[in-house]
Amino acid sequence: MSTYKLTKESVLNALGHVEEPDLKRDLVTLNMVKDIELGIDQVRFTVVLTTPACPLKELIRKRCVDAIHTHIGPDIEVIVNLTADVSSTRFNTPVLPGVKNIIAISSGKGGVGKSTVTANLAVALYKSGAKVGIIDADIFGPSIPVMFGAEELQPAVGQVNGKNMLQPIQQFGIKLMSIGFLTPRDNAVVWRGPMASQALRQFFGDTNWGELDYLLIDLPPGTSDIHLTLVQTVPVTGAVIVTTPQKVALADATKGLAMFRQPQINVPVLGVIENMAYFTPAELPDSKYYIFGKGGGQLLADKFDVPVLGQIPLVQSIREAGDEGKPVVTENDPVTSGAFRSAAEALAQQISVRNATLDKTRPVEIVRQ
Ligand SMILES: Nc1ncnc2c1ncn2[C@@H]1O[C@H](COP(=O)(O)OP(=O)(O)OP(=O)(O)O)[C@@H](O)[C@H]1O
Repeated sequence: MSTYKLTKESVLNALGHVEEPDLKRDLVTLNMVKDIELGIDQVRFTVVLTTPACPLKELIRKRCVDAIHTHIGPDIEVIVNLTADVSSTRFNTPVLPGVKNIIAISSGKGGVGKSTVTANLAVALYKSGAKVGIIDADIFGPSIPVMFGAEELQPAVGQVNGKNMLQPIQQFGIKLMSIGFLTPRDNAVVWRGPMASQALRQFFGDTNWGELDYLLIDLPPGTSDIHLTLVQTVPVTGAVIVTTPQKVALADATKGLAMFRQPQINVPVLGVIENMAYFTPAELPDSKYYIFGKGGGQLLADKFDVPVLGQIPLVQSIREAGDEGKPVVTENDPVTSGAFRSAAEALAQQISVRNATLDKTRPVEIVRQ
């Protein structure tokens, strides 16, 4: 015979004791508990997370079960259904109306693997259940078409509300747009700065992105007009800095990160991803050789008080996969996919925290002196 009282109120009361570990408030206050159904000695409910890539899913599920057992009764069968509705605090602009979060992926210098990281983060987020797109804003050296095996593809043009719009290319579940899809291959297109900025604006305004949880922007290395065009055209949720561990790379990454922090730009920096953090040979998957030095990404992160979102090993298969046009995360190798998946989860987590704690993002107004 049960002695507890199993009602919707007692369930909500119990779940009011479960804190969302990142957002530091309880699930009921955060309005994350839905569809409570009661049976005999059984309760079933849905917890709506702020991202499907939440790394704390299982912890939250366990805390829900424990709370019901502690506050109502130890013998109740608890069935927790976890779903996600990705959070957004975007200022409503006519550009990209269906895109919840716009994430700038930036690096201080070229060749640190920014495009590789962007491509693999995107696929990892998609595999978690999110709707994801990439804009290749590296107008002067686009590499996204190669990395997604899409060099031969060209975007279709379709009518949306009477306006001609480019249809993004879709590969491995990711919507893509790049200047590489629009200019002839092997043709050296020489762009003036304003032309490049105009091309980027078209990727935002004249492309039919539809609904996306995360739109990743693969920026050119360093700081440029393209960065300014980005922050002026759309409200950027946050920026990620990709660096390698060497001192020379870190010096440039510091400048790149500081740019987002400038008062007139003021884009939240979500964290640092250290690429090529260590070398792992294929035949020794448990070995780590810190050939570019150790802890550089952490130093940068500490300096700006932001988290390290991930450390990606230098692995031959990552380069091969990029060249073959199939991001390595599409394979299920534990070393490479695991590193990108945990970086993607940490990024999604930081976006959720940012959306819960900081003001809405607006496009930046930069006054030229
Ligand atoms: N972790 C890694 N392990 C092995 N190879 C990698 C790794 N990350 C990137 N690479 C390789 O390094 C090269 C440069 O990477 P990528 O094009 O992503 O850099 P980038 O920073 O976007 O460069 P840029 O912006 O200058 O075009 C590519 O050949 C890529 O496959």
